[in-house]
Amino acid sequence: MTTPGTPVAPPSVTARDAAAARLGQLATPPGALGRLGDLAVRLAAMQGQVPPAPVECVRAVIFAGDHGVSDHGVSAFPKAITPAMVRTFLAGRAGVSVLARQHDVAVRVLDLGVDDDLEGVPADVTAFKVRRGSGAIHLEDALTCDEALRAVAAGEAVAAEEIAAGAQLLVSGDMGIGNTTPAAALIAASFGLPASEVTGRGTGIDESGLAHKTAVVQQALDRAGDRTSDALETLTALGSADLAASAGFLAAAARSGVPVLLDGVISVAAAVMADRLAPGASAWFVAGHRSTEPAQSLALDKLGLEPLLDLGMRLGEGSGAVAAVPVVRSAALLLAEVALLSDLG
Ligand SMILES: Cc1cc2ncn([C@H]3O[C@H](COP(=O)(O)O)[C@@H](O)[C@H]3O)c2cc1C
Ligand SMILES: O=C(O)c1cccnc1
Repeated sequence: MTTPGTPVAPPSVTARDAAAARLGQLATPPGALGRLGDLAVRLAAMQGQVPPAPVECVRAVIFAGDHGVSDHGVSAFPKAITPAMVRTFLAGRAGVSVLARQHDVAVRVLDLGVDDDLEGVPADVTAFKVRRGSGAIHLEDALTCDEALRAVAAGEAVAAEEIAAGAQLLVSGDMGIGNTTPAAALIAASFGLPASEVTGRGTGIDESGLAHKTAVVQQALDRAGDRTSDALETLTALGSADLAASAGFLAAAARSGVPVLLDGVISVAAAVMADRLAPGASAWFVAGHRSTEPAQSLALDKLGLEPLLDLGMRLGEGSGAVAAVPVVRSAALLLAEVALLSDLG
């Protein structure tokens, strides 16, 4: 594993400036492409080339895992849904599968910590498994230190594989009943926020469920105490195998100079942890959409990222990010293909 804390090289300033200059010369009124123009400039900076190349190869990885807190009344659904959904991704029938087919995005699902042996699924799906279910974070650590390191390293290895397969843009997705609880806790711990500001309804818990979930998140934060000043300790105490792997995946993508499209609260919690493991990583992240989870919006603000879409989605799986893929592709093509004012004669 790369030493935590090693800073990430930023996208190219030269390409960014040249892309901004080209945007200003397009045969459009100044600023008429709005945030598509800003996105195109960021893409060019990340690719280090002007005009930017078309974003053809997009690859999503869904990190699946269970969470001990799911036995403690924090979700509207039972944890048996997690392995069932892993099989649904493999069958190409989940929400993200439909969007990914539509937008030509490759989807890979990996079991990092599902509390099930997933008998009969292809061996490569479970190849990176760290454990069956992560600890209930309000009562115990999610992981041992060794498991946290192994999970982060797994995510880094997966990013390297996806990049070797030609990914020009990566997406991190999630599957795991209860995972909005550790995601909220990681965001709260990273920004010093109370549970009351970060806790959301996840799959759709009612008012009393929300009050209980908020108390669970606060208990987890209190239990972790000042260990949260260290990124790996934070993942060990409050994360999970799947969240730690996602963080490693995102940090490695940034270190390799490959942009990532973020999804909802779980993907964004992993992005926050990636930026702590690899300071500056967030310069390589684009926010795909705004989820209804309060922690996601809070964290995007702190990372300085404005979501491309705001459709009221709260599915996870990488679905909001995959829905935003056409917007990213459009931005790159516009900056590459629109005539210049000087061509108009
Ligand atoms: C059928 C089904 C499919 C899903 N796909 C993603 N999630 C999402 O909801 C869960 C998180 O919400 P909470 O923390 O409230 O449990 C995760 O599994 C997440 O991936 C799903 C949830 C369900 C029920
Ligand atoms: O923000 C998300 O991605 C999300 C919200 C609720 C449940 N699962 C995921």
